Amino acid sequence: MLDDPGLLREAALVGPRWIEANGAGIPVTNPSTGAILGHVPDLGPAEVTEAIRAAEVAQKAWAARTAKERSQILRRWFDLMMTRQDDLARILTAEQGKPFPEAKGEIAYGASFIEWFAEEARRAYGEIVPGHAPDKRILVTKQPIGVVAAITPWNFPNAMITRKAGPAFAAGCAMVLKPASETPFSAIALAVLAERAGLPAGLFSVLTGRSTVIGAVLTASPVVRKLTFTGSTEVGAALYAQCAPTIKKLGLELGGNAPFIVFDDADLDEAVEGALVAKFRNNGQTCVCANRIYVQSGIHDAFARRLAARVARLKTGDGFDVGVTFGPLIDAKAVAKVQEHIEDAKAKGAQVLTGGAAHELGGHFWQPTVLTGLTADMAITRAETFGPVAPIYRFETEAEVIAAANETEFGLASYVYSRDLARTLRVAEALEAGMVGVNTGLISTAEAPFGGIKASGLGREGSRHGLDDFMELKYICLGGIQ
Ligand SMILES: NC(=O)c1ccc[n+]([C@@H]2O[C@H](COP(=O)([O-])OP(=O)(O)OC[C@H]3O[C@@H](n4cnc5c(N)ncnc54)[C@H](O)[C@@H]3O)[C@@H](O)[C@H]2O)c1
Ligand SMILES: O=C[C@H](O)CS(=O)(=O)O
Repeated sequence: MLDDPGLLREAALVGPRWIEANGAGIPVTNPSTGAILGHVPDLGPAEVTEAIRAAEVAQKAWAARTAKERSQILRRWFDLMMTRQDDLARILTAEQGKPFPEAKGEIAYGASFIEWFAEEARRAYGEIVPGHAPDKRILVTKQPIGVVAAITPWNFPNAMITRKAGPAFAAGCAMVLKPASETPFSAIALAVLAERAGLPAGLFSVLTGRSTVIGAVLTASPVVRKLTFTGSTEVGAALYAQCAPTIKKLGLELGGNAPFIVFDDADLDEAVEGALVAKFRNNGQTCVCANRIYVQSGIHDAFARRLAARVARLKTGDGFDVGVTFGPLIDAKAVAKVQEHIEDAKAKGAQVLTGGAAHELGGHFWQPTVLTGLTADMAITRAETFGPVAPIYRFETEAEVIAAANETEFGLASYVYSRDLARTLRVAEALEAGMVGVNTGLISTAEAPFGGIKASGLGREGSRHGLDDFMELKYICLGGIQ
């Protein structure tokens, strides 16, 4: 099924060496069919330690190369990813389920981080600061943090890795990666291409196995100077604590509960299309999904009808089937959470405009759902659904909706639709979130700083700021200059 079969390896990369699964280890299944795609090794603490040691050695030589040399290798990696975009997307759809066109989009998005940081690699500028004494000069330089551990989620099995690997390698760091057990083959394919691009042996390891076993060694190692984690807030908090004894630098991209606010003066068609992408991209399995849709009274009924009608026309099915918009959810646990949120909302008075039940395809498929009559006491209001359910809340005033939108522990993404410039700026400034989409439901791009506040995490990925998160400032004071 692949043009380049060498990209699908049932193996893990431990420093410079590949360890084959040989038909044993952890099975990887297709969430659409339940079929076993292959196996990856179940590595233990010894292999994790071996990978960290290899990274420590390789990182020093990598940091000693010029920024231009690092940039050129990253650019070759980008070119190889785009040349093999279809194969990488086929692997991604098979193990994560998203429709093939959407998977191709993720590959281009993921590759854009490698492209962007291939360019940023050559712009880690330092400073010379006016001295505090006649005989002193102040230099401020930037140096790579060193060995970085990365732990990534299943929902974007390519882009969540490259959004970390791009800046890490551009800065001169090494990376020991543990991808999600559900989607390891996308990570392994990235490592195959990285080798072909000329990334030095040992600089990039991809470890597969039990997350707690691998995570325990990565977080405890004093050689690992940064942990960059993308996943749930619950796990992120646990890893934060595990890193405390070795005072690691942390990058945490965690959970969300994004409000999507539509005022009466919004363009109705644009707001419906924006809600469609902000809510239903990746079948609702993104951290920046619109988890609560607040619509002002004057436009509420028209908006709800149009969104429900739009959603009802879209196709659910296997990601490889033509015309499919919604693939499967990742697993049975995800289906159960979606069902629990819908049943709780209905029990507390919500109405189903479309969907609301398991899809006739069975398995991990769910009918895309639109609900109205939502209230603050419902489970769906407080927790991230991570599925194809659009809950619509009615509101009257700007002050009321800002208070409701901010009534959450999370602060990742948020969205506001209005044609009143003053209002959009007032609301954007008042929302407690790291990112605000104004009259758009799609905000993620390599050029912009991605990240959240409160329980949604620490740090930023992408943009020129993303490189600094993998570097340390060093202050050099030159004295005795008479
Ligand atoms: N902020 C972002 O950029 C972003 C992006 C994608 C997903 N997410 C969040 O991730 C969650 C969904 O992804 P998920 O289900 O993979 O999250 P998860 O937290 O269950 O798992 C994330 C990663 O952590 C690993 N892991 C789990 N427990 C661990 C432990 N005790 N020690 C070490 N590693 C451990 C998993 O194997 C996986 O690789 C959602 O909450 C979503 O909002 C956030
Ligand atoms: O799930 C969260 C990812 O960050 C998705 S994206 O970056 O918005 O595509």
